[in-house]
Amino acid sequence: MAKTKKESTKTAAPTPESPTDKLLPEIREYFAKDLGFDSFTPVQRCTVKYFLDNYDCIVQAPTGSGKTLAYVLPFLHILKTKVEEYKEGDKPKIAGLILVPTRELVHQVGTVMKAGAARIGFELLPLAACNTSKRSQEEKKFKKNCIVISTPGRFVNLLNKLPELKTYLKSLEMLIIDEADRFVDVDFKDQTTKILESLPKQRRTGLFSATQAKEIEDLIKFGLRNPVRLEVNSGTTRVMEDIDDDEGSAKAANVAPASLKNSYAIVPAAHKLLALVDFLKKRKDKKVLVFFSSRFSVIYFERVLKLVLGGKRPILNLYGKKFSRAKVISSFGGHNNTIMLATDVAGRGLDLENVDAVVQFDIPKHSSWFVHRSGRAGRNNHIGESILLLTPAEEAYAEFLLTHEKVAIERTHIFDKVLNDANADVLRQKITSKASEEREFLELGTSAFVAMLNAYLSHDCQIVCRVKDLDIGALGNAYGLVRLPKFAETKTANVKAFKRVDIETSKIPYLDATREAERQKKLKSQEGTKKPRQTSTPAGQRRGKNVTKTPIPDENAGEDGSELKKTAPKRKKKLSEWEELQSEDRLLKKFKKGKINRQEMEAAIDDL
Ligand SMILES: Nc1ncnc2c1ncn2[C@@H]1O[C@H](COP(=O)(O)OP(=O)(O)OP(=O)(O)O)[C@@H](O)[C@H]1O
Repeated sequence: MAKTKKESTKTAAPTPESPTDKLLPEIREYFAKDLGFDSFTPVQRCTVKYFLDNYDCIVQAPTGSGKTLAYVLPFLHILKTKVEEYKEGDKPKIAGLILVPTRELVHQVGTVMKAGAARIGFELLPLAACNTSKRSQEEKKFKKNCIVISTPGRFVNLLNKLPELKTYLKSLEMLIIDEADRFVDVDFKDQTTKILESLPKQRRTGLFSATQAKEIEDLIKFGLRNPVRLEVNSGTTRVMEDIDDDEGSAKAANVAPASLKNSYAIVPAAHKLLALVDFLKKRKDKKVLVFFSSRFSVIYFERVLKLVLGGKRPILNLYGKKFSRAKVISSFGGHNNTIMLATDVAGRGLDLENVDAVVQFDIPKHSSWFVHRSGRAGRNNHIGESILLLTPAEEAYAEFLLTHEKVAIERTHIFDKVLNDANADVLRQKITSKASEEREFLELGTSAFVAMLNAYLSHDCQIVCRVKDLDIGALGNAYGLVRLPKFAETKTANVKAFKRVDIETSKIPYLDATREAERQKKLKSQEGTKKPRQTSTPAGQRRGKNVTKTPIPDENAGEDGSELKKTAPKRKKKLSEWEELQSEDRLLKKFKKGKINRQEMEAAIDDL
């Protein structure tokens, strides 16, 4: 392809005067004294140089390589040089805007920046919580010299509520979009476009991520001036001033940090849980993060693992209410052997303390998320490992990752000699016995299984991983199901291996006496009118339904802190996580049927 602009590819070499020497004393003090760091990471040196030389930067660097400070340092430096301009006039002015995809990241970036913003005399405004406050209250937050950190949803709500925000944005000097490739996904695209349209063209912009997406070009079109693409991997830095160069960007691989060992294992479907349990037991002193494709799975497997591993080792779930997630994240740091179960809410950007290992129990919805999930381990030179569990039907996924994401992962054989049918069956029986005694547990298992299949139908590599190829019967055994839920796919699917437990499921009680009494009352009222249901399928996930039509809560619903309108009735009693999840499921159905809008759904979910 013809080059229209200069392109250079360089290997970073130490220069006599490091670019970071140019940082203002306040910024250097913040770095050394407030944060306690004594040397800059390669991506930090590189971005400081190019931002200070007045470039707009599109930066790709591995997970955990220090990208947050790679934008925070030049961001604060540049704003400090303009601080006098912000003192003029009496109207609020937003000097810098940082957009991140989740509330957890708003909080995380806000924590990192706090001392730095104070040193340069700027007001830091992390817009994290969902917001129902009045216009006047919102307005008061803005000062003459403020830096805003927000999710796109929250910021768009603010733009709608406060039209004068556009005036405040007129003096915007710096825009950073962190996890930039996430912003071109359908669920963020419209919000991102709306925000970009409200910003002045004369500004410095930085787009940061560990992975790149072709569609990121759409973001680049929005007013990047003098842009440069920086790809910083262990030891090398590629600098491309020709950002339109397809060949250049195609060459870039999503390189994992050198401290991270990335692998996949092929395990028979019926042994999948056994493999996870074996992995966890052999790392009894390690901090492990396990990813599932749905929140139902997170809650179910938390209970399963507590049952199987015993009570001593802390097992946390990161499904919980948005407000309590920060607590879960901080308690994950507390013990060295904690296991945390999570969905993709924890997949991007979260700087969890010293994660030793990541297990991907289910493949991610988007293959580009693989790098972000596995990158929660092996951060900042901490040795880590990441393993993806694939069944034989999914073996081609590793090849798919290489072709589509340029991620090379090696096959590991750690489970080859340790897993067997007999042990898998012992595990299955332990779980089915529990499910045979406790209705809530039984229903959770079914819901987790249905949610997993639903997620499977919507992931982005249907070419190689299809539901029809899954050994659904064997997977049902791995989940410890008493009954296999019926849905369209099971008519043609391979379910022969499933071991049905000989028990009348309608007789399995809820342990909660009130709930059980309600169920019994309902059963009584149905007597004579219709046969009691034998199913273990909970409300909202009735038998015989096509699994594709079974709604599961959107894993990202409300993650971005969009404004919420309070419409739900006041909560009468404290709901269990499971009841909350069921209520969310019902609200999502209403939303899908158009009975409530997204904001009403999110408000009601927050009210649960
Ligand atoms: N100069 C430095 N010296 C030592 N540690 C650093 C330095 N810069 C950042 N870190 C630490 O490295 C860790 C990872 O940093 P950060 O979260 O910015 O990574 P990242 O590249 O943004 O990762 P991701 O792509 O997953 O979002 C953090 O714990 C941070 O405190």
